[in-house]
Amino acid sequence: TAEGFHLRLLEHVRKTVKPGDASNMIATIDNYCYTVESGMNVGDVKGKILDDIVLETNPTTVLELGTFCGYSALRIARNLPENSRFFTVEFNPEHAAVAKEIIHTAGMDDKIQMLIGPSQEMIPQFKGMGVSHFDLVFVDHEKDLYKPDVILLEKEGLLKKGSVIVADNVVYPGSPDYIDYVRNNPKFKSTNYMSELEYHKDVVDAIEKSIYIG
Ligand SMILES: COCc1ccccc1-c1cc(O)c2[nH]cnc(=O)c2c1
Ligand SMILES: [Mg+2]
Repeated sequence: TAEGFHLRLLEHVRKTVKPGDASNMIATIDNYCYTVESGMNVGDVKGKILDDIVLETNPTTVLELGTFCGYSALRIARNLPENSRFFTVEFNPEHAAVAKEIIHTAGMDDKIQMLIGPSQEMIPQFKGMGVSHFDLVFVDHEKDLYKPDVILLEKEGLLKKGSVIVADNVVYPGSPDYIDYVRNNPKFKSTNYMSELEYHKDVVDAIEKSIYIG
C-alpha cells in the first residue's frame, strides 16, 4: 500500500545512495519510483519544468508547501544561488523525519530549513523570522489548501510584485478552486504547463505558474 511508502523508500536510500550528492539522491528516488513503487514526489518530468522555472526566476527566498520525502526540496535547493533562504513546510511528522534524513544524506542541510506543522500556522510566522517576501513558492501539499494558503501568503504581505507561485497537480488530483481563483484574479498572471502524473506516462497532470503582479 502507499501507506508506508516513505519508510520503504528510506530503507532503499540507506542501502543504495552515494552520500553528499543531491543529484544522485534525486536519481535514486526516481529509479525506485519507476521500478519498485511510485510515490507522490513531483518526479523527473514535472521536476524538469520546476527546475526551469526556478532557474529562470533565480529566487533568493523560497517557500515549499509539502515536503513529503524531500525530493522537490532537493531539486529546488540544487538550483538556488549561494545566499538564498529556502523553507519547506511539512505537517506529517513521519514524512518530515524521512525528509530530514534524505536531505541530510544528500548534504543539503545548510540550504534547506524544514518547519513541521500545518501551513496555516507556519505561514504567519515568516515575517517574524526575518522574511520580507518570497520570490518563489512551490505549492505541493493538500489540494484543498492551495487556495487558502496563497490567500494567506498575500494577506501576510509575503508576496511582492514578481513573486512566482508554482503549483503541482492542478489536473490530477486537481485543485479546481485554486485554478479558478488564480486565473480569474487580476493580481496574478498564470501559465499552464501540461505534463503527466509523476511515474505515470499515461495520466495527464499539469503545473501552473502564477506570477503575482500585485
Ligand atoms: C504517484 O502519484 C501519487 C498520486 C496518485 C494518485 C492520486 C494522487 C496522487 C498524488 C500526486 C501528487 O503529486 C501529490 N502531491 C502532493 N500531495 C498529494 O497528496 C499528491 C497526490
Ligand atoms: Mg504533487
